[in-house]
Amino acid sequence: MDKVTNAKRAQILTAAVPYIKEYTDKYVVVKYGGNAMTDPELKKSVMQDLLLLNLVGVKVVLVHGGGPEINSALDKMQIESTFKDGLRVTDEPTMEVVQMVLAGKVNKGLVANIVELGGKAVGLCGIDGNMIKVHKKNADLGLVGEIDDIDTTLIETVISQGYIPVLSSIGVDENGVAYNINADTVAAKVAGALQAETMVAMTNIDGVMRDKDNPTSLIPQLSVAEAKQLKQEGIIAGGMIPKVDCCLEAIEAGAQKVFIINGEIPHAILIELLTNEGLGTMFVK
Ligand SMILES: Nc1ncnc2c1ncn2[C@@H]1O[C@H](COP(=O)(O)OP(=O)(O)O)[C@@H](O)[C@H]1O
Ligand SMILES: CC(=O)N[C@@H](CCC(=O)OP(=O)(O)O)C(=O)O
Repeated sequence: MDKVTNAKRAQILTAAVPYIKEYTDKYVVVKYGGNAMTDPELKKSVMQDLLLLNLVGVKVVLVHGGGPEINSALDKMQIESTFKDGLRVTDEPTMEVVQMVLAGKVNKGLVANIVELGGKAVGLCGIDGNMIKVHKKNADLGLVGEIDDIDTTLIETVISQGYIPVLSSIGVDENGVAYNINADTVAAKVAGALQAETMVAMTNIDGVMRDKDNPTSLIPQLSVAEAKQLKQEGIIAGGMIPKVDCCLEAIEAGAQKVFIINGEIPHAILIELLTNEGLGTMFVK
């Protein structure tokens, strides 16, 4: 591979300046989770990219998932994982594990990655500061929360001190009971509450495809109306439905652009936000 010369580096950085300006002082909510988060080296590289965005003045908020990690912890404890419409049926023992894994292992692991890279990060879940208030979504799902309100005070405060807030998708009801929430949903609601410029959902597929098994069928841009049409046609299916719904929710809440990108592509978020090479699917009004 060609050696990157200083001249080439300068050229790359100069080309990024107008894009950096577009996001400086704006909230960018990043959802990171699922299978894109299982490789430790890739995870560090994503944290490095987020730190870079934070250092150039972008108000980065990281919302993480951890479905595969929860599954493996439940397996070890011989607790069965059950899903309905993509949501984990969460009884009390399952909720204990969800909280241990998300707010403990995964959250502190991501914070440690950023700290190791020389950055500042604070790990929070929706219980902290009574940030994500929920009620029970429905009796069949157990302790799965429907979000009523997000108080962004804590997020804004830590960002004003230079920290990257790292949020786990756990909420709390009026009795102090903890609830499990899908991380894409939390990202979209946080983006809405912060009036974020952008939300980026990092997953392990390139974006929305016309044919999900054909990588050349990626759809680079979708309006809200076009996305709704593709859902009706059944082209957007399975796990992509709730993800696209969250993207549309963020757009309808005021985000200018929302992206689904493949977090397994090295530096995908920098390429998507700071260059003119679109990688994934961009949603616009
Ligand atoms: N039109 C489509 N384009 C891309 N992926 C699709 C489409 N329809 C269904 N899918 C499926 O949705 C999956 C993404 O959702 P999911 O696995 O739940 O993501 P994550 O684990 O990152 O939250 C893809 O791996 C793919 O199998
Ligand atoms: C209610 C519900 O399903 N919560 C999710 C929360 C984690 C998540 O969303 O993780 P990914 O983004 O990695 O899928 C769960 O228990 O798996």
